[in-house]
Amino acid sequence: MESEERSAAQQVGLDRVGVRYGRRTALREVSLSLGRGVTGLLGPNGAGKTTLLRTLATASTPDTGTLSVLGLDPLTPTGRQALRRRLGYLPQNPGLPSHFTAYDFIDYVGILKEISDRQARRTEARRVLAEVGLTADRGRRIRKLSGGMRQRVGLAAAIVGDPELLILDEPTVGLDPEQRLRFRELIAGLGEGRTVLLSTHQTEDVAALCHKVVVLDHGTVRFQGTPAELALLARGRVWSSGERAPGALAAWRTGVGTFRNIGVPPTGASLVEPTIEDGYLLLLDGDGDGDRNGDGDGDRTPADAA
Ligand SMILES: Nc1ncnc2c1ncn2[C@@H]1O[C@H](COP(=O)(O)OP(=O)(O)OP(=O)(O)O)[C@@H](O)[C@H]1O
Repeated sequence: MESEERSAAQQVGLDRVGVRYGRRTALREVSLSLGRGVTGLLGPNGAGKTTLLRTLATASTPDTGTLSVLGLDPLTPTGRQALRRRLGYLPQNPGLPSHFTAYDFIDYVGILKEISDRQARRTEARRVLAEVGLTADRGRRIRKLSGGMRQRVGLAAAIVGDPELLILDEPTVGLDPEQRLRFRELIAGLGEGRTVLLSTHQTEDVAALCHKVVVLDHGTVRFQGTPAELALLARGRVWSSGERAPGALAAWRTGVGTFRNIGVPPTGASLVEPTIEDGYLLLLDGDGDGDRNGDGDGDRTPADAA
């Protein structure tokens, strides 16, 4: 019973949450339920991902709807304050103080997170810096670190105090493939025993580390389920051929010179197993116009979607 209560308290629930910026609707009646583990948030530019993460991180207040986060109501002052002590948030552009060393910055974050005992703060700073692999570089000024290392400083700041809920806004953006791999490993480890929500444009991130995926588009939830279920949406709809299919919802040339077409079987094409990216593209172009970016050519590529 106790563990059931604990697992219920770990959950994040949104019920018909709406956010507007003036006349622009960023989130429209968003209802979601998230449990422990890593959930990926996919969606094209402007879909509302950052707005959703900011709302959960208590950085902005919704105009409509209700939320329950770790059993707390962030729309009340007491709930919001209690929640802030239990969550970690890595914003898209964290704006790290470049003249601080990595260690001094994390120590400062420890003060903000109310770790008032100096020794405890020191232990925690060392722990989180070790967790992100920055022990050797902790004395270097942030401005002298590489982009990937700065991302790791941001992640270290987010995990100070061992938060139960971790909200990460595009944590793998700008990382080289090796660093991305390392980051994925880190995030997967952090997802064991806590709730992690991360937004990303990389369907590979979702495939590699998420147990659940949510697709947002125009402020609306278009899909929530497992990554395998997202891929299954495209089963029987992905074709490999020697030429681009004129009527395809999305089509692109692969590294081996063939074309991957989603939606319509071109002549002489063979059916292939769908990936998460195929499911995602099909979902977003399910209306069949195949030309969401409005350029008139109707042949979307994965890069268009991202
Ligand atoms: N401060 C703001 N003022 C006005 N409009 C905003 C503001 N922030 C976001 N928007 C608008 O709200 C919508 C959702 O934006 P949001 O940043 O949440 O999307 P996103 O999915 O995170 O996009 P991206 O992938 O480009 O980061 C967009 O139409 C955006 O232009």
